[in-house]
Amino acid sequence: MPIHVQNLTVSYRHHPAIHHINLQFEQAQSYAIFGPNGAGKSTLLKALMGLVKTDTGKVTFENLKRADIAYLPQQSEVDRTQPMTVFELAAMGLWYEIGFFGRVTAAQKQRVQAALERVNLGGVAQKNIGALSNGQFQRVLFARMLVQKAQFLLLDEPFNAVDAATTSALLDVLQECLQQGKTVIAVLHDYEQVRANFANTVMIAREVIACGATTDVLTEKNLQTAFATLQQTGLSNQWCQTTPTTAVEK
Ligand SMILES: Nc1ncnc2c1ncn2[C@@H]1O[C@H](COP(=O)(O)OP(=O)(O)OP(=O)(O)O)[C@@H](O)[C@H]1O
Repeated sequence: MPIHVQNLTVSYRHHPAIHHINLQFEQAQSYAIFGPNGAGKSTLLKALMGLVKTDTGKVTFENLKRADIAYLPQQSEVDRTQPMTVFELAAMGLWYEIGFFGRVTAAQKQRVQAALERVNLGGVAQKNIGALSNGQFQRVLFARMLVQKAQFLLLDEPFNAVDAATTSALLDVLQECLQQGKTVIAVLHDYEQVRANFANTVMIAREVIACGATTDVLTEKNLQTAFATLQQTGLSNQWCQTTPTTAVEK
């Protein structure tokens, strides 16, 4: 059940954030999306999720339903001010099963509680999310993802501003997901973290610089190429010739 990305371009005010990207994500694989700041990593994930308008190309999901894909945005994009308990936030992973107004069954409640216990938050299910640390909040978002039972997990900088113990615990959760045949696609900045935990890497700098086994892709040469490519396209300030007038803005 792979995801195909063909000739994908996404622009903000005519400036391409990602440019004619071709990729394929296979099942039961781990992929790190790596590249300099502003390389288009978050935009790529958003495009996979259909959260930004594409200027060229398309994303095709083979035999996948929307519920098969879970997305964990950057913490900075998540509203933590809503009056909601830990349990209620994790239970949002049931959305595709029950919608807004559906009743949560006893079995589903158990599933939510089990997911919270998996991330060591079983004891704080009734706590308000506003009272959580960054690490605890990220654990709840992981629990929500587990509840969804998605096949493809898309994570945008999941360990940013998260303590080391939580990072290690959540990396274990991702390993378990991989063993269950799920696919993990994560935007990451930590070179060593990628090497230790992700078999494949996609290095981008608006365009794909390299893609394949992490040991082949995460090289000094590719990193230099990525920085140079981004700097060159940034400095030249070229506008995408293939983008129509429908600029994308968040
Ligand atoms: N909503 C937006 N409006 C205008 N420009 C945007 C918007 N979102 C992103 N951009 C620009 O698009 C480019 C790619 O941004 P994106 O966030 O996808 O990169 P990134 O690789 O995830 O960066 P970082 O590592 O800093 O998070 C950047 O130049 C950024 O400034």
